[in-house]
Amino acid sequence: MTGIYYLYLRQDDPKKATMRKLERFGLAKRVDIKGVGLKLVLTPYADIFLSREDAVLYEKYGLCVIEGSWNKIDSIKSLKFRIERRLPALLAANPVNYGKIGILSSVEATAAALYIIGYWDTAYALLSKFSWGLNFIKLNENPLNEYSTADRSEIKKIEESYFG
Ligand SMILES: C[S@@+](CC[C@H](N)C(=O)[O-])C[C@H]1O[C@@H](n2cnc3c(N)ncnc32)[C@H](O)[C@@H]1O
Repeated sequence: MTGIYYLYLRQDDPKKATMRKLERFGLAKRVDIKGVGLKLVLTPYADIFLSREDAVLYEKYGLCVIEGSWNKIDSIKSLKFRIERRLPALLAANPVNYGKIGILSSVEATAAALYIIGYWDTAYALLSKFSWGLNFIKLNENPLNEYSTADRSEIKKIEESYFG
C-alpha cells in the first residue's frame, strides 16, 4: 500500500472514477469522512499550496483526494478538513478536460502531489495505469520540476511565471 486514499462522493460514473481504478490495482484505498483524520487532503479550495515541505505529512498520515465531480464542485467547496492543500496550476492531460488549467482528475492531482513532494516513482506508477497518464508528466514537466524544488513561499511566483 502506498499511503494513497480517496474519499468517494459517488458523483460521477463509477466506471470512470480514476481512484476506483487505482484501488483495483491495490494502489489506493477508500476512506469515509471519519477516516480522513490527519491525512493530507487535496482540495482546490485550500488556502495553503502543497510543497515539498509536506513530504513529512504524507509519510506520517498519507495523502487523500476527494473523488467527486467537477460538475458538482460546490459540494467539495463546503467540505473542510484538518490538513488541506491546493496544488499550483498544472494542465490536465485526461481526455475529458485535456489542456485545461487546474481541472485535474483525481489521479492527476494525486500524482502531481507525489511528484512535488519527491515521490516520482509512485507518481509514475499511478499514472501508468491510464493510457493517457504519462502525458500528464510530459505536458507539465517544467512547472512540475520547478514546483518540486521550491519552498512553499516560492510556489506562487513559479505558478505566475508559467500561467500568468
Ligand atoms: C473534482 S475531482 C474529479 C475526479 C474525477 N471524477 C476522476 O475520476 O478523476 C478531482 C479531485 O482532485 C483533487 N484536485 C484536483 N485539482 C486540484 C487542485 N488544483 N488542488 C488540489 N486538489 C485538486 C481534488 O481532491 C478534487 O476533488
